[in-house]
Amino acid sequence: MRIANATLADGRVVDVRVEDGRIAAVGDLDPVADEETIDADENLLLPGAIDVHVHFREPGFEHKETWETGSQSAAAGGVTTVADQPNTDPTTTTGAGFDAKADRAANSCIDYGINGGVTPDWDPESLFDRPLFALGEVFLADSTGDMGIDADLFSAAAERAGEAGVPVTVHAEDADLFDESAIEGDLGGIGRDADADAWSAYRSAEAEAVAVERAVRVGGETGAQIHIAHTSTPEGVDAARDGGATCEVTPHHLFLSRDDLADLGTYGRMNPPLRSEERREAMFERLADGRIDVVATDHAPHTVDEKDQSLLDAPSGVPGVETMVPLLLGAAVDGDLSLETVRDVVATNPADIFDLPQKGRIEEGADADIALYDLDAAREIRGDDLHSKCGWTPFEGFTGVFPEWTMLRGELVWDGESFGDVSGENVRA
Ligand SMILES: NC(=O)N[C@@H](CC(=O)O)C(=O)O
Ligand SMILES: [Zn+2]
Ligand SMILES: [Zn+2]
Repeated sequence: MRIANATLADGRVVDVRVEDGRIAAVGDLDPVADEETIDADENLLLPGAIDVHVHFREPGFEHKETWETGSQSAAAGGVTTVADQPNTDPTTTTGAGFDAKADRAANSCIDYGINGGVTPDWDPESLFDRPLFALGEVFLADSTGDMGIDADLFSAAAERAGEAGVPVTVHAEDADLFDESAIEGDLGGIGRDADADAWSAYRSAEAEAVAVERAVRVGGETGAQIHIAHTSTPEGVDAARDGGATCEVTPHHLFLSRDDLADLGTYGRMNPPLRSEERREAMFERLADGRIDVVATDHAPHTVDEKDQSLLDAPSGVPGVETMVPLLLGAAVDGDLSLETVRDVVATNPADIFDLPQKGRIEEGADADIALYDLDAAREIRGDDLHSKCGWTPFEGFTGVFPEWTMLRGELVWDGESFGDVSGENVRA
């Protein structure tokens, strides 16, 4: 197959030949006999995005998401590889837990990695025997699933991962610095009427910076490769960089702030929480100038019924895997980001950090994981149009550029209207 007249993120207009699931050539390519040609019409061709932080909820919470619905949502958003987090039921903290998830992940229509988690009753022996994508997210404070661990266990786990050469991804918040007084008293009504700003005051910005500092210190002591998950503050990003760690930022911390919580209520409750508009702008600045390595979604679907509770009863987390690339491209169209930055933070950098040399690039020899975007076709994001089982988005009404189609290893997994019969594979297996 030849994809003709595709514009790459760097502005070059090229032809791309796909053979046996791989990119066979990039350049000015003459058609060969009987070759199928797709005319890209000078639209933007990006490497399939690698979302290193999703919660596809299966096994255990299939009412929120499954590997089938989560992976379809990803494909419809230009994502062709995901890494799934361990707070499922059973947790992915033992070899058996890993195997139970691997069984379900076989239903994924895109490629995937499976992370191993850490709890006091984990079984590192059997867990490290499995092909882990990373150890993580290691919860330094409780979040959905209550998997927070203490400092000693974190150090021991990092040591173990360092020996195994497995990267460690860290949920960096320090519960000792949470402000309990912020969630006492009147917290408003249910769902959108809840006072979710109290959640942001409770899980303070300082709690993140201190936890990031501890995580990078432990990385230095143990030799483990540390990657900070969902960094929500400029202080957290700077501390990660200064300490030699990589970091990721979510779309919600780039496009939403505490100012949005009056509308979102519990639909804007997540960990770490939304921050001030000033901090959001500082995050966007770090994204635009290359100080943020990765954008990853922390896709954490919960149902509308679950969110329609009081602030303290509603679970933390928002969906995002389908809207990540669309939102970033929307920002690029507005002139706020370069297309090369978008490509780097969603594809090339995660491939480099997590050692996926076959992914994240449009180059000869790479997997033909690619998506085509018409930058003139930005449209309104609507929860009803998305494919996650949860059926809502915190980005309702925002503008995004969705893929015309998405290909996994040379096969159309999303043609803009429907999903192909494509099977994802474990990228570490
Ligand atoms: N981010 C969240 O608020 N929730 C995540 C867990 C997590 O990533 O901390 C979830 O699994 O729901
Ligand atoms: Zn987390
Ligand atoms: Zn998470």
